[in-house]
Amino acid sequence: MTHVLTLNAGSSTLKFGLFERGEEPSLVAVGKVDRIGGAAVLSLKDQASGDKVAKDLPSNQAGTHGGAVRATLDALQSRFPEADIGAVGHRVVHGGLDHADPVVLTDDILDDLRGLVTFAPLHQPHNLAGVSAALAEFPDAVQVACFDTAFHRGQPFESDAFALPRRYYDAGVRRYGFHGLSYAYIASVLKRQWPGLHTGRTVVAHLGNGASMSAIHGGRSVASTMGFTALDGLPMGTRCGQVDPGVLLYMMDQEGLSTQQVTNLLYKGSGLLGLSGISHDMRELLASDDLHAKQAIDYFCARICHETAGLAAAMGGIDALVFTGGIGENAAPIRAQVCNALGWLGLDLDVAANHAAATDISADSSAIRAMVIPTNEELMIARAASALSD
Ligand SMILES: Nc1ncnc2c1ncn2[C@@H]1O[C@H](COP(=O)(O)OP(=O)(O)O)[C@@H](O)[C@H]1O
Ligand SMILES: CC(=O)OP(=O)(O)O
Ligand SMILES: [Mg+2]
Repeated sequence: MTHVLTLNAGSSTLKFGLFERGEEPSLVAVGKVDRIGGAAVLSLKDQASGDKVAKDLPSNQAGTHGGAVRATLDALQSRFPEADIGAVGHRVVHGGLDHADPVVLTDDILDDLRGLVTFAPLHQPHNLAGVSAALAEFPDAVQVACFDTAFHRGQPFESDAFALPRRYYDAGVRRYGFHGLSYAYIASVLKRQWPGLHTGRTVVAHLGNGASMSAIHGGRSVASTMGFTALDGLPMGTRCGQVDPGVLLYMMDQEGLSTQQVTNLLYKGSGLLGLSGISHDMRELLASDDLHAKQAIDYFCARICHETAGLAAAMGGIDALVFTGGIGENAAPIRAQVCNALGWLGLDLDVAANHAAATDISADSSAIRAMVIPTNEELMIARAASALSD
């Protein structure tokens, strides 16, 4: 039996999965390295035995995504020495204009993807570092890239364009949207379990350290909150979300900030961290009684409500609101604040179901469904890597 390894590098995490290859890949183990750059911890769950292990990474591995990949490979090889890795599937955040589907990586494609690093500085370099490590470790395995942008590529012009001179659109300055593997997974769950919602109008809120929302109509993405980069839309752990471009002119003209300083400020010093001055982590903000923590949460929830209305407008209405991602799946107070503020849409929260993180958290009386569906980007990557390495 050959296996598929999946690598999913986020801004501060590396998530991974080991699957038996097949039309529907079967999970052998799943895990992640958390808090890369700080006190990094690797956790792994063996699916067959249910065993969970967690290990602090030594300082030479904790600081970088490269170290996290090394630690992941070591952990998997020592626990599953018989695993025969025939394919490695990589989440690659930016696929640019050319990629609407997963691809087998070649040197030429890798060159193209390196050209997109400046448009996804928190992700693309780490995604490509994972490819280099996997190529060195498994030279005979097929390397497959799965793009966060791919699911959104069929959006209509008005969701895809900025109102800039036409040459920018032609040059690829477009609203790509991200978290597409997560949205594609949610769409696949709706299709299998709620065909009525699958054919209908769903707003999905992927709320993690990176956060975005998407309007999915009949299983296809018609609009999303992230744009040319993963900065736009909702405020995130450390990213700003929507901001008047005039503010960037102010920073450069009045404050004299360099491109690098503005980049750092928008990607690493803004969002929940910038507003609260306390943390990028929603758990810490929810536990805090500081006014600035409350204001950061209020801003986050208000933007989710604002975007829900905009995305519903793109579909001519809304049948369901789905929460997913680390915050969407785990933070009942955030779901409650959003759902209560969307009462005007006819959304009626079932308080007990929300507290229990039930799948359907809307009351029977609700005009639209509110749901919690855990995402599974790893499975989407494993499916594509299995199919392309057959
Ligand atoms: N129980 C919880 N309550 C509130 N927030 C949570 C909880 N568990 C996780 N989170 C939030 O989820 C975020 C991470 O989400 P995740 O989707 O794993 O992130 P990433 O974008 O790195 O993939 C963390 O920043 C944390 O704030
Ligand atoms: C695109 C993006 O923001 O990804 P993540 O949530 O993994 O940081
Ligand atoms: Mg993520």
